[in-house]
Amino acid sequence: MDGANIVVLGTDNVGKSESLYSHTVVVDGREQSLNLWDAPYSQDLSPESFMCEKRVQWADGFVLVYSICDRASFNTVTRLIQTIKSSKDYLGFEKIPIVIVGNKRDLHHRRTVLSEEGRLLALSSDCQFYEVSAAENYHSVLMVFHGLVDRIRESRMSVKKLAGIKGIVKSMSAVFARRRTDSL
Ligand SMILES: Nc1nc2c(ncn2[C@@H]2O[C@H](COP(=O)(O)OP(=O)(O)OP(=O)(O)O)[C@@H](O)[C@H]2O)c(=O)[nH]1
Repeated sequence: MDGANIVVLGTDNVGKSESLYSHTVVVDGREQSLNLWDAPYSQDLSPESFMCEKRVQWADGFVLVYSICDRASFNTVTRLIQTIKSSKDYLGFEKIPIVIVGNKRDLHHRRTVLSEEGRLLALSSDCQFYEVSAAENYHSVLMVFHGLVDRIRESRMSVKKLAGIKGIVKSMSAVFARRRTDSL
């Protein structure tokens, strides 16, 4: 895999910038350059307007960040997943590479979103989930990137497989069509 484009989304103040300004990760001994786009949050989440945005078409994967102390930011992530999944461009993909990140884990005394809620959301929407403390623990942020890179790799492989199957179907139909005309 040669690099990936990643869009980071979440409401204000959840810790997006704190967590996500690393530009390379090493996967299987190879350095992968990640292009991160941490765009300002837009209130308009209607699928039509959101999905036309350049950043969504550009993305190979998404990191959706909320703060465990901010219920509204968690609700936004839930809506973002639905919006991303309803994007036409992604129909046919087996899995959209999305990682959900519950940040500010160190502030557990102010927690309003349970870990189970994040885990359940990830399970029901087929995404990956991490709880991290971006400000305190850089290693946890690296885990997020590794998880996402794995997902992007899987997704690219399934697209290739799909293209391969389509190619086989196409050549078989051509052979059968030829036979049909031969026997006329
Ligand atoms: N305690 C704690 N604070 C954090 C953590 N991550 C980020 N913060 C703090 O939260 C505040 C917001 O962090 P940012 O990274 O600027 O948040 P953002 O999501 O980029 O915010 P916008 O730029 O408004 O979109 C800053 O004061 C950070 O220091 C964390 O894991 N724990």
